[in-house]
Amino acid sequence: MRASMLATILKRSTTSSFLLRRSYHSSESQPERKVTVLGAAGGIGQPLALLMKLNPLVSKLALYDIAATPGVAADISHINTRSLVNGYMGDEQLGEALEGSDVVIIPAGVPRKPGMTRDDLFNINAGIVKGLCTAIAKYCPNAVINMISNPVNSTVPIAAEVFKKAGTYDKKKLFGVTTLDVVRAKTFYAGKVKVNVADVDVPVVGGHAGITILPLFSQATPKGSNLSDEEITALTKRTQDGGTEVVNAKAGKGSATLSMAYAGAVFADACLKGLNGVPDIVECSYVQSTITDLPFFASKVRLGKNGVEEVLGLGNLTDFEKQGLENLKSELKSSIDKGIEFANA
Ligand SMILES: NC(=O)c1ccc[n+]([C@@H]2O[C@H](COP(=O)([O-])OP(=O)(O)OC[C@H]3O[C@@H](n4cnc5c(N)ncnc54)[C@H](O)[C@@H]3O)[C@@H](O)[C@H]2O)c1
Ligand SMILES: O=C(O)C[C@H](O)C(=O)O
Repeated sequence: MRASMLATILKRSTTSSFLLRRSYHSSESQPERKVTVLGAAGGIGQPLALLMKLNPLVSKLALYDIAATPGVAADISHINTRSLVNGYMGDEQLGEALEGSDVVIIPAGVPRKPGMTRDDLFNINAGIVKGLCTAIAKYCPNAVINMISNPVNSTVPIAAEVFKKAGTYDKKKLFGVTTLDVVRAKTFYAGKVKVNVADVDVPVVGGHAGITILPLFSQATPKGSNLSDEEITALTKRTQDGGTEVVNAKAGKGSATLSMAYAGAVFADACLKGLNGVPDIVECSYVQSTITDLPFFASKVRLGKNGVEEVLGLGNLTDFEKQGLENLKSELKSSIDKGIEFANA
């Protein structure tokens, strides 16, 4: 696809603003920023690496995987945009991939197949995340972490524990990426109430699995046609089951990759803007939080030069949303506890 055609398609979305700059070859002076993608040869990793290569805020792009990275890096490196691309493969090159990174994006790990829950990925992905975070603590302890690997509800607490043990934990710099839930909620809402999807905002709070995903459609903007209780229930369920919808449609060939790459690129762009001091950058993310009695919780957060600048509250909830919040707490708590226990075993 030609770059001009891609730009035309992406111009329809306000959230892809990083792709809308005058050109991908921006000569505007921007700070040097290194972004590392761990799992860069995978289903998410490859399109995410492409989108990060199109982001003029990135000056160095390090692509790391345990397999096939040289080919992916060589391919992407030919795109005539700002960042210099390097590929790294295998344990011995992980340190170099991470050194000096400002933002580390982690889509490394196995995806679901039909019939599996995200928690069924724990046994494999928990170890992968623990290993990668141990290396992050050593080679780029100040980096902002964007955790994509599932189960996010547990992998973020695992990362926190690894960093605490290493003495490098900064609660402001650890993010579980829940942007895909927001992307889905916006799409489904816009389709239902017949408003321009590019204008839509819908907060999604809680966590990133089943009922722990809680879209707050009462706070969705702009208001379109009135939604009945049944319609809100259906929109909520479709958002909660969005990942499973894709897993089933792919019928054993993995889970969401392209929409996730888009969501991951949007969130990483927001983190970079925050680091660069752009004001009022707000996204939903799963972070260390005190807005409920759970130690990690997804809500709107304001991003700044040090990562999380402010964890924003939940706003007014309807009775339906209050019930959803109560219903998700025990599952989210046990996923958090499972992650903490694993990391400390
Ligand atoms: N947060 C979200 O919203 C969200 C959305 C979609 C998928 N996911 C999760 O993202 C993960 C990746 O999904 P995918 O479809 O890209 O899977 P994939 O199997 O296509 O790719 C994963 C990649 O990770 C690599 N990898 C494995 N162990 C590694 C290690 N130790 N270091 C570096 N790389 C390693 C593999 O070689 C592979 O290239 C899964 O856990 C999936 O559930 C999360
Ligand atoms: O559903 C999955 O397993 C992948 C991801 O978490 C998603 O929401 O698409």
